[in-house]
Amino acid sequence: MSSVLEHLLDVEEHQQQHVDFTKPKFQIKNLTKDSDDGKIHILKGITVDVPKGVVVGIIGPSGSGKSTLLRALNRLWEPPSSSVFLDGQDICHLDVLSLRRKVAMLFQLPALFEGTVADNVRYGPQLRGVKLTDDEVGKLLTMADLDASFMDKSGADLSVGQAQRVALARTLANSPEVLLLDEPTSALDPISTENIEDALMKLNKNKGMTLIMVSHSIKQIQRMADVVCLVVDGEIVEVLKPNQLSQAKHPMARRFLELSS
Ligand SMILES: Nc1ncnc2c1ncn2[C@@H]1O[C@H](COP(=O)(O)OP(=O)(O)OP(=O)(O)O)[C@@H](O)[C@H]1O
Repeated sequence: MSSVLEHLLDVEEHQQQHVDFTKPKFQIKNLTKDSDDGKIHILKGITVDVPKGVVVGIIGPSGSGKSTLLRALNRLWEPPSSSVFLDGQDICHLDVLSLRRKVAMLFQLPALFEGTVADNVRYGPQLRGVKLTDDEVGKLLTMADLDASFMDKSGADLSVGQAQRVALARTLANSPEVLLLDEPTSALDPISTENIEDALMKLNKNKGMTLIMVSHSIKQIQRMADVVCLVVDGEIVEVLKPNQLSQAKHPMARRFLELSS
């Protein structure tokens, strides 16, 4: 099934928010994956265009292929060639490290490196021979909704919510254009969840960052997403506006939504 997102978006509203309808940020064409033993069809021909600057929510039952789909977009899983295009270029032909700087991933649990918060934030640029100043580190922490005074704290002394915001600041230090979010708040309390959601929405609204987010929280998807892809058994079975989820037609999607809300 080919999934078109544009018709669900309010063009006027989104043009003011950096959404570019003229060319997709990502084009996914017939993305297919079998398990290593060939017994399970994990992804069955996922086809969708993602405009620049939108927030796409991905929801669906456990094991339906959501994480696999996300991981294909920055080659944490290597997709077949000619199935994922970033700004019109086949991602299989891009340098993998520069791809991952442009298309960064935030995971469920933050894994900080040993050292201070500043060490963590400086890590990516340092690999490219760039040393961030304290001022720059502070600005990145602020963008991740964390006070700049956290800079000198040891990563080991932080709460999970604070560590997740440091992980976000570390990711932002590479100036990504797209953030892939794999249940980024599922390990966090409601206040930390709100902090991360606020930071992500500011990045989307103010900087036009494209967000593609897997979440098991329907409420979170409704707070954040412009458009929602329902994934069932390796396929996008429906795309809906967040306020239309109750109108899903696919029986498994309906059952999932009923049990989740
Ligand atoms: N390398 C692999 N080899 C075999 N099976 C795999 C592999 N990777 C994933 N799978 C299987 O593919 C299916 C989809 O996995 P995936 O993690 O993408 O699902 P998900 O929708 O993200 O699930 P959850 O919501 O539980 O995180 C699962 O049945 C998983 O066990």
